[in-house]
Amino acid sequence: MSDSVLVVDGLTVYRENHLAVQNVSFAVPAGTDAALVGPNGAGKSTLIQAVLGILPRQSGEVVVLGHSLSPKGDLPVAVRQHIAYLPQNFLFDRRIPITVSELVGLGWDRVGLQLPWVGRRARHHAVRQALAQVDAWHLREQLVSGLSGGETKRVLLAYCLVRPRRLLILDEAPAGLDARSESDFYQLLYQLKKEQGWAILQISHDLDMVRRSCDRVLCLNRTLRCQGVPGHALTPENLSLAYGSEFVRYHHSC
Ligand SMILES: Nc1ncnc2c1ncn2[C@@H]1O[C@H](COP(=O)(O)OP(=O)(O)OP(=O)(O)O)[C@@H](O)[C@H]1O
Repeated sequence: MSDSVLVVDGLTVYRENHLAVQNVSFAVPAGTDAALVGPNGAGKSTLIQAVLGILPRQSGEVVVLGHSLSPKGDLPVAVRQHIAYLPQNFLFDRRIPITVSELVGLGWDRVGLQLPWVGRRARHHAVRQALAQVDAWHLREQLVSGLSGGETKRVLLAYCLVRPRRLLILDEAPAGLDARSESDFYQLLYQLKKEQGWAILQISHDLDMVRRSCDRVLCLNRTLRCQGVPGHALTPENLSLAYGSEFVRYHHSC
């Protein structure tokens, strides 16, 4: 697909000796989002970490903006800077005295040598805008160590938004957000893809949300059990292939 931001072809990944992801292929075009669904342990986090080059892959190809991920998981810096990733858990040494605006500012900085006084105003503006987008500007002077779980999520999302990106990868991003923040969060994702053409790949356990708002769904249980538009892909037969027949019986009786 020529307009695809991300193309994954025949991806196979082992966790130690365990085959976690087997021969998975899909593409995410610009201006669309794809939800990765499947039961616990299905290989969803493994898949996205291999796509990001954090975990090594056994075989298969990952192409981002036309550039292949090297066998060691490297991409050209200019391509890497177009990717934002929000992990499931943010492991952070809480003794580090860094404020919210300092953390978000790190997302704006370019990799490599730079003069500290160049672009200060643009940096400040970008940080302010990103924090305002996630309703967290009031937290700017607070230490990251003192934030609640939901506030931390919003600040990390600002870190992803602080510069224009082409690909956003989210691992259960709304977990920990309250109902209003979650709704704002999905509204923001919608704007990023529709107005700025971002491609979004997100792991989700919320099948109702996926049905309502995602362009495509990838149903994983080690291999891809189905993929397509949610209305076609999330049939009881396909869900039972991914989750087992008990799940479907329960889901339909609710
Ligand atoms: N660090 C690890 N070392 C070895 N095996 C692992 C490791 N992390 C995960 N696994 C195994 O890899 C498989 C896939 O795990 P993964 O975390 O990718 O699943 P998931 O679909 O993201 O699950 P969940 O929905 O629970 O987050 C599981 O069998 C899991 O036990």
